[in-house]
Order: sequence, then structure tokens, then C-alpha cells
Amino acid sequence: MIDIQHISKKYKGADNFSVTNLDLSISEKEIFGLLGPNGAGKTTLISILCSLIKPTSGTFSIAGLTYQKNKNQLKQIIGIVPQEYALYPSLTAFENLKYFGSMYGLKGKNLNTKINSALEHLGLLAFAHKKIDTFSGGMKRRINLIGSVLHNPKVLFLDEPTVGVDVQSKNVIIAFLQDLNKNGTTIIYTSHHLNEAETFCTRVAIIDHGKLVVKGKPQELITQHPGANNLEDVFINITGKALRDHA
Ligand SMILES: Nc1ncnc2c1ncn2[C@@H]1O[C@H](COP(=O)(O)OP(=O)(O)OP(=O)(O)O)[C@@H](O)[C@H]1O
Repeated sequence: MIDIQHISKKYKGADNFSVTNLDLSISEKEIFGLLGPNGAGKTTLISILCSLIKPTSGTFSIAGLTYQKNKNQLKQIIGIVPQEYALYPSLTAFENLKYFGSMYGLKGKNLNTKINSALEHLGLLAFAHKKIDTFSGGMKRRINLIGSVLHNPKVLFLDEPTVGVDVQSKNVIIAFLQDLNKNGTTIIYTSHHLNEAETFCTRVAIIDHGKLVVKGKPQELITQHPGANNLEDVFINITGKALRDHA
């Protein structure tokens, strides 16, 4: 489904590569977790796969489509949930979602039904006509998520979808994503929540300093690392205890 070959990225003016010669294949209907310390290159990789930035070298395809040849088709089959909220604060939740839907050519009754159904699924129907600037962080994240799936993407990319949300919102978000996945959506997400990734993901890859260090099913990785009881132990084992501060 997703085939990544020798992807590297060096930002303009940067001294180092943010992603280095990365190869990865992700199958249809996987829930794939990209894990790694701050600055490892997770957002950079997701941004490349979403065609938001161009790789310095290397290629990738999604469902056989490439950004060089099939940019518009590619946009239609993917959904993107960015780290930052991409919402208009002075518009209501419903108005924001109508706007998102219209960007994918959706309109009328069909769009309204989809919006209402997703709002209900994510516990937000009662707030449909309230302005976004009155929403909590967890509510905004759920609206952002709905906006990215109205067009039924085959592949959904999420950059830390559960950061800064309470446990209740997190559980609703994870359950919603699991339902999408059961209905055929392949999910690729980045997270620092290793407990969450351990139970949520079919496979994970740990990235460090722009390189893919290890990949596999969470339980397999735990078994392969002597003394590891969970994915966090594996993570520390692989990436070490040093802080990754930089400016
Ligand atoms: N626009 C940019 N210009 C220059 N360097 C950048 C840019 N964006 C990211 N970087 C650098 O690329 C490296 C990887 O950053 P990236 O945001 O992809 O990491 P990450 O794994 O998503 O980190 P985090 O977990 O903190 O979100 C870092 O060293 C970062 O400083």
C-alpha cells in the first residue's frame, strides 16, 4: 500500500539530514506507529508522505500513486491530521466541517449527514453549532480528525493525534480510529505515547536521528529485547537516555 524507498530529507540551510535513506513498506489496513524521540524525523517523514514537503532524494508511492505523476489522485485518497489545529476559530464546528468537506468536492445532504454522523460518533453533536474558539483542546482535536476523514480516505496520516487531550477524549479518538481501520482505512500515526502505541498499532517503527532503527509488531519487539517488559523499555533500550534538546 505504502512503499518508501531511500527517502532522505535535508531542509534548506540545515547542517544535517532530518531523514536519512529510509526504506519502509506498510500494508493495507495496518495501524502503523512511527515512534522516536523529539527531533527524530517523524513529522518530516509524514509531511513527505502527505506531499506537504519534497524529499531531497528517494521515492515513495501510495496505492501505486506517486506525487510526481498523480498528485491530485493522491490528495483524494489520503487524509491528514496535523499536529497543529487547522480550524477557523470564529466559525462553528459545523461550518468548519462544511468547509473541509467542500475542499474534497463534497456538498449538500450527503455532506451534512456525514458531518452529523461523525460528530455523534465523537460525542460532539450537541456542540455542532458552537464556535470553535469556545472548544477545549480535546474537542478541537476531534473536530480536526472529522475534517480529515469526511472524504473516506484510504490512508489516514496523523501527527500526534492524542497529544494534549484528556483520557476521555483520547479513548474516543482511539475508538474512532479503530472503527475507521475496521472499515478499511490504513492508519499511520506518530506518537510519544508508547503504551498507547503498544496496544493500538499492528506494527511500529522506531526512528532516531532520521534513521529507521527497528520495526516490527510491538509484542515481537518486546520479546526480542531481553529484559524489556513493554514498548517503553524497548524504546529506551534502542534510543538511550540522553535528552534530545537542540535549538
Ligand atoms: N522547517 C525546518 N527547517 C529546518 N530544520 C527542520 C525543519 N523542520 C524540522 N527540522 C529539523 O528536522 C529534524 C527532525 O524534525 P521533526 O519535526 O521531523 O522531528 P519529530 O520526530 O517529528 O520531533 P517531535 O517529536 O519533537 O515532533 C529536527 O532536527 C528539526 O529541528
